[in-house]
Amino acid sequence: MSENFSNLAVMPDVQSSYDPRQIAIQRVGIRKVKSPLLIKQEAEQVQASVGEWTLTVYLPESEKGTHMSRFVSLLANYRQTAMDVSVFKQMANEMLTLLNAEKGDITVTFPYFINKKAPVSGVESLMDYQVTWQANASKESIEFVMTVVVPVMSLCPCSKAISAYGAHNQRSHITVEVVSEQIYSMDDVIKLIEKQASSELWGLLKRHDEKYVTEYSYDNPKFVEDLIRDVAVAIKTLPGIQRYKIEAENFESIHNHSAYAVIEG
Ligand SMILES: Nc1nc2c(ncn2[C@@H]2O[C@H](COP(=O)(O)OP(=O)(O)OP(=O)(O)O)[C@@H](O)[C@H]2O)c(=O)[nH]1
Repeated sequence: MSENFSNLAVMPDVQSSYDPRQIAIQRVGIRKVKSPLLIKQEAEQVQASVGEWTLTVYLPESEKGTHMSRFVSLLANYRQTAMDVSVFKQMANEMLTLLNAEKGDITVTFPYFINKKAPVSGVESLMDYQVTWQANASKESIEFVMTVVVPVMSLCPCSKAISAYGAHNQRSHITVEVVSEQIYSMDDVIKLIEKQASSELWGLLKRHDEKYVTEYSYDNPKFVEDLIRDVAVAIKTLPGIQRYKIEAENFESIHNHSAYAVIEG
């Protein structure tokens, strides 16, 4: 590229001009940006993932445009940094400074992997979970919101009660959004949610494990209502929890639609 960046000084900066319409914009920026992400884990381990990012700021009524290129530079600056919640909040703070903004939000959604042991054989495999971190920043404070999507199994109590043998069962997604001053371990929250299901899932199961999972889920039948209430009871035990939203979606195996429930607290 033969671009001479000194020419930038003589280029009109349209974004910085005055806007006569006098309408503020609550959020403007970039979204659906895929960028590598390093996640700091316990015991100083780092997990490599890929994030889908949204970065926005509040734009006052007098300003025509924001500085889109600066969001991308910010992302690039953090590409090699092992992220934890405090680094993520620091990134949100830096965005406000870089964009001269009063307020701004950063959201990143990424696959997070946990190494699990099968229940009988103990064979190890990875399970992936979708995690979202959101920082809602202002000059005074930063709110951190964590969302996890945990796939589990649910087995229908009605089907079990009325059938001579068997019971329909399906994969379910439990989505939990939590807001707290405290920083929760992603692994702990995911495990807490999994324990409420008819059965948790594993990436790899041998025949002994499969028998165990089949019988365990048969002994733990749950309607979508049971599932979501049990998750709510568990989530309420998290220390310092300020707000939560739980969704349970059962991808019914006897219907071509889902059973669905929401609890907010
Ligand atoms: N604000 C804004 N910029 C856009 C949009 N679409 C594309 N851009 C472009 O984003 C590019 C980068 O914008 P800036 O960050 O203001 O670029 P810059 O002026 O070179 O950089 P700074 O001096 O750091 O502000 C420009 O080429 C804009 O035209 C849009 O909808 N809004």
